[in-house]
Amino acid sequence: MTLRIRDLHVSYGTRQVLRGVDLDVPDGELTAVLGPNGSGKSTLAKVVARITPPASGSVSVAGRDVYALSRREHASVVAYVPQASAAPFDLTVRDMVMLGRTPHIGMRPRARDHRVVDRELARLRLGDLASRPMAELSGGQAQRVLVARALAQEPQVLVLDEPTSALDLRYQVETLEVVRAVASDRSVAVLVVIHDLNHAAWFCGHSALLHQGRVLRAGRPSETFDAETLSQVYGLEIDVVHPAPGLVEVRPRSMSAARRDAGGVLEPTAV
Ligand SMILES: Nc1ncnc2c1ncn2[C@@H]1O[C@H](COP(=O)(O)OP(=O)(O)OP(=O)(O)O)[C@@H](O)[C@H]1O
Repeated sequence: MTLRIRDLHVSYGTRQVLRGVDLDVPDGELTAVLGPNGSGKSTLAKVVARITPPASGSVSVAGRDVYALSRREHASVVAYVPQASAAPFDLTVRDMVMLGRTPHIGMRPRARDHRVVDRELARLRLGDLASRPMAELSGGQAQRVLVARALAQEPQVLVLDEPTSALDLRYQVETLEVVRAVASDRSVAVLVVIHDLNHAAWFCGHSALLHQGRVLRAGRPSETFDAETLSQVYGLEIDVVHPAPGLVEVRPRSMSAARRDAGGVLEPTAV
């Protein structure tokens, strides 16, 4: 178990946001952090990334307390992709991805650092943009650069806060597939904050549903997603269906009704 979170409490002033979160994030696959707006998902990600220190509790990677690591050690162990970030806009895409190598670089980048950067640029389909300034990128392109930078860091733990929120459907799928492949190939523990429950079910081997500052349900999405719990937590009638063994699909009930009425086929609507 690479990343272990125990009895985590976090407050902003007098507002308690996390009240005893326990979570194991296994390596080799993705663990989705789920929950409605304001439930503390980003806060949890920021605690692991050492941006928001907890009031109490522990976060450890392979048995080592992340808050006891030096800044450089932490950066070589944990990579973090924030929900939104102000990039240093005078950098090119390539320079930005090279920043991920910082914890590994001595005086200057070596041949291996350049190879890693090339590999991640290619993996995120950013090769053609490599010499473009960050300032010229679209929101989705910039988001893929941040993922590439985090992968170039070659961490043991990858923390992604809504990494596909600005991506079109193709890049959402491709990016999550890339992250899943890296997790599996390099035994990385991945904690991913994600809103799309179906993407969580599809790409993530594990999930944790945050509610009232705690993990209400944790486990395989196909085993832990249930209509009653999700409906209560999200405040919306939700159906959970199992199209095949091991698969799960989540639909807001109004959408399920629309699909039933349309015989399961969505027809184009004339305007
Ligand atoms: N820096 C801060 N100062 C004060 N309160 C904060 C701060 N950051 C977050 N909060 C509050 O903590 C709670 C949890 O916020 P957080 O961003 O962790 O939720 P979230 O689940 O990631 O939400 P979303 O799905 O909207 O991104 C919210 O009530 C939010 O207003």
